[in-house]
This record gives sequence, C-alpha cells and structure tokens, in this order.
Amino acid sequence: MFDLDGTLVDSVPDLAVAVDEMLVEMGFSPVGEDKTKLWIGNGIPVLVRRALRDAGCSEEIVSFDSDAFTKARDAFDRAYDKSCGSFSVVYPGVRESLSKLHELGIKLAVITNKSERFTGGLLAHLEIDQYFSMVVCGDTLPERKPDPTPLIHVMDHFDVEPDCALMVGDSRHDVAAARAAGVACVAVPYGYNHGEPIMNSSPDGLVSTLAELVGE
Ligand SMILES: O=C(O)COP(=O)(O)O
Ligand SMILES: [Mg+2]
Repeated sequence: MFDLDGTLVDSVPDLAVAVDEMLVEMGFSPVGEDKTKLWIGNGIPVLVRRALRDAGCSEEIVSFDSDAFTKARDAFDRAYDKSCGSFSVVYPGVRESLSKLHELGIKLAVITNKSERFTGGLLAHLEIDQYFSMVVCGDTLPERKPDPTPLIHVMDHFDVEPDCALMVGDSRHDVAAARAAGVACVAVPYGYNHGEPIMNSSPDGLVSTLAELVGE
C-alpha cells in the first residue's frame, strides 16, 4: 500500500501553484513551495485551511462550512485542476520498483489523502496508474489516514492479513495509520512530513528510494 504525495510523486510544485492562486484570489500574498510543503499530508481541505490560517484568517473563517472557506476551496480546486501534473514528477526508483513488484504478482494499492478529483488523473498522467489494482483517496471513505480504515478497506478487498501487507509512506500519518491497522510501515525520508524527520515517528524501516525496497 503506497502513499502518493511525497512517496511516489513530488507534487509540491503543482500544489504550491494552486495554494498561491487561491491565496491571491482571496486577497492574500502567495507563499511558495517551502511553506506549502509543510502543510501537505492531511488532505486538500486541511491544506487550504492551513494556508488561510497562515494568512491570518480567524477560526470562524477557516471552518469547513463557512462561505469564505467554500470560496477558497473552490478557488484551490479550479487552480489545481489546471496545475495538477504540470510540474509533478515521480521520485527516482519509483517506476522500476512498481514495475518489479507488479511483475512479481504483488497486489499494489495507492492510499492517499489527496482528493479523488485529482488522484486518478495524476496517476494516469505520470503513467503509473497501470500498476495499481486499487486506489483509495482522502474522500473515498468517511475516514482517512492517520485513521487505519483505508488500509483495512484495502486488505479486506484483497483478503490479505495485516502481517502479509506493507505500507510505504513519507509522513507520520502513514506510520500512524499502518500501526493502527497492525501493518508494518517502511518510510522514505525525502517527502513531506511537516518539516520533521520521519524517523521521529519510528517507522519499521527506512529506504532512501523505492529501488532499495525491491533490493535494487
Ligand atoms: O493530500 C495530502 O495532503 C497528502 O496526500 P498523501 O496522503 O498522498 O501524502
Ligand atoms: Mg505523503
């Protein structure tokens, strides 16, 4: 079970473009990639909320059902519809490892907190969609990572026990979801973990690239 943003795909350039367009449309200054990177990991609504909070918006405004939040979310979605895939690239080792695991007949799934609206198109655009038998997004189920439900959903679907499954991710939410699902988690150090080293979350293993995961 692979996380997407920060594990398979370096998606921050396109997310930052959309965050900045949203901020400008809402009358705020753009913030760029470095700040956006710190806010990725809990799905798009939370990303938009963190950007608005950083711009000085009150808790009333950043509430998910406020009119201002709805407007900001709509601005983000329109901007990300255009930017998603423009500058995003797969990390080194991703294609080789997915292809090798696929050839070995191992069932592969994506478990991301990114919304469904953007995920399928991005996987197809980067030509890695063919490797995955299942994709669970941040809005596919009522719960998302760090809740274990998406992992349990995938394991139930494939009739796989937790000790025969593996989660591969870049953030503490991947480690927490895996732990709660009783699944081992291997982490990559190059992604977006809110600016913290992923080793702080004590994953079960660490690989510098996904090539290392398949022994390359
Ligand atoms: O959309 C996000 O915030 C993060 O997505 P991820 O779960 O693929 O890292
Ligand atoms: Mg991630």
